[in-house]
Amino acid sequence: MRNVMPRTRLRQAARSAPVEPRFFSFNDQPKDFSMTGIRRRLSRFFSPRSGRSVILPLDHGVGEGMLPGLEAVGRLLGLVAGREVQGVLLNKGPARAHGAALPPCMGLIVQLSGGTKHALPPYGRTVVCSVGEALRLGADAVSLQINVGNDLEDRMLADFGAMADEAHQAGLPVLAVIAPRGGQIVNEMDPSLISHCIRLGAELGADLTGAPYGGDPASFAEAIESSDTPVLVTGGPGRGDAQRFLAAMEEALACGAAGICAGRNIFQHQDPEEVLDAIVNLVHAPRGEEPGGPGDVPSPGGDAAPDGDASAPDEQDAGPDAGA
Ligand SMILES: O=C(CO)COP(=O)(O)O
Ligand SMILES: N[C@@H](CC=O)C(=O)O
Repeated sequence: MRNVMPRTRLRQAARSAPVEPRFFSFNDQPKDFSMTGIRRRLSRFFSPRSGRSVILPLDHGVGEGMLPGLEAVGRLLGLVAGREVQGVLLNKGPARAHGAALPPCMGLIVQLSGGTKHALPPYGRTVVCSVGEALRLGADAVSLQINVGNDLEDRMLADFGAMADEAHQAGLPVLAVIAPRGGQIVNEMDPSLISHCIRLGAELGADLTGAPYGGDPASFAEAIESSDTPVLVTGGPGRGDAQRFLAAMEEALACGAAGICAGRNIFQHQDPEEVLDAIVNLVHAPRGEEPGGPGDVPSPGGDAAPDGDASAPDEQDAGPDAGA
């Protein structure tokens, strides 16, 4: 089944992307032996075949509790076996419980920050895991969530700075997942805010930045082009329409995103395997031979996300409709 993204938008995205799409091979970097550990670990998250990355984040249980679709993290981890997925993102509890059962080649990112949706305000994140514990759990990288545009932003930035420095000292790469979220933010998908998030990841020295795609190819491509840090596009709340989700992901990739780090739109779908297969196909399709559509996924009608948070954007506004 073909996607619903008008081909003209995809062409616009491709035109907005850098002329030379960046291929993320970490062998052509200048020799700096203090970076060897970080480079070796970072390269595990990029397919040598495509130079791109698929990460499955399953770290939503801290914020959301019993999120529909995320009841059995161990079972969901079975999804990555045998698929061209480069990594999973877990909180330390599931990493401890299931890390040993992960395929040996699977990159493990341990989430260092967390906060629940019941807090006042609900967008704060605090450090809940140390770099040392992540290393003991076999982490290949660590991650922190930074929500910008709120009264707790300065603390999240300070936490990121401190933890990133510590992780780098230990040779661990750092994924910054950055989203506009909080009191100062009117529209979490405002393209200029998303561009700022991408820029922020690069400025703060993240090794990977995760950010949502707001549906504006030109600004997304420009921010990616100006970022020294590879950008992974996040998925946002389960939208109940795999077609539109996949079309938006395809557009983000055409803008130069280095891969996809999407959770809810996969594990909340009634057929997570099918959506994950479609994601893998999109991300790892040979350059210049991107699939015409994102694979054969069930029609929107049979597709409702378990939590019903699925306000699909209309065709002209086919970018994700909610934050990471
Ligand atoms: O990176 C992410 C969570 O840590 C992104 O998850 P979603 O795709 O569910 O927004
Ligand atoms: N890392 C995310 C988890 C889910 O979206 C967050 O902290 O919000």
